[in-house]
Amino acid sequence: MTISQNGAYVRQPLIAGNWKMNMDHVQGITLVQKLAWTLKDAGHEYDRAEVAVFPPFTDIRGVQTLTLGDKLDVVYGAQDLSTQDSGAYTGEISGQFLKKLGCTYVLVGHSERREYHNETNQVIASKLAAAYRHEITPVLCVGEGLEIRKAGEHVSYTLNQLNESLEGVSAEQAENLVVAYEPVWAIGTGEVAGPADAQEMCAAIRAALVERFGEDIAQKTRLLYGGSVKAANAAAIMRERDVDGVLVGGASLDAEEFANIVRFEHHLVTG
Ligand SMILES: O=C[C@H](O)COP(=O)(O)O
Repeated sequence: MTISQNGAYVRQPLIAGNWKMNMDHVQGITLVQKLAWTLKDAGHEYDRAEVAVFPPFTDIRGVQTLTLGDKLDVVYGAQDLSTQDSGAYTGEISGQFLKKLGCTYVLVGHSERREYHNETNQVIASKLAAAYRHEITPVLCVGEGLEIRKAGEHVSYTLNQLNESLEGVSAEQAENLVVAYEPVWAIGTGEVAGPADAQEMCAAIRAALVERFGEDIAQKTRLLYGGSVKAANAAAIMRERDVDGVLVGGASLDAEEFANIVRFEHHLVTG
């Protein structure tokens, strides 16, 4: 949601938890329940920061039932989707099914999909098209590996990933887009990119979006940082001008830790 005040764009922060291949459907319901209770006890106002979780496919129905039944403000999404809508595609999950399960978002092009499933920018472009066909907001993941970073080619590499993945996405579709910058060398390593690194890349991504879709859409698009985000480092990263949220892996599996990341503003003050 973007509120334009006196011509300035105010982007609602998005704090997203990617559970990856963790939490069965019972554990998943428990985690969401504990997260919601922790945030309620802390008086969290969801318009200050949107909260999304990305459970494994097997958990989504349970999360839907819980969030609807208890009227929780936590939204959710899937970690991937098929390029196809239906048919003889064993093991694939259609965006149509995810929409029916109430998914607000879907991760597309996560580095672990790119690496372990050989997803090219072209495949990811097709997955973006599938997300838009089913009116699910894609969270497009981009980011460089360590060798590219060491060579100082991280900006050009990441922007190439972005532009090739966005091939075929219209300006109208891009009204519903989130981009997550996740340097591969910071994922799961405990080595978080510094706030300046996150800002450098998010500013470059925003400039590329201006070029592709125009100023208005680019300024409305939320840009996330992902890679070893913890409660201890989230506030400094969120303080950066072009960083509008975080995509959290390991730390999202602990309700207290993730709730502290959601409430980064309070650490901003005390940080
Ligand atoms: O999707 C989340 C990113 O891969 C970051 O994971 P991490 O927080 O465990 O480093």
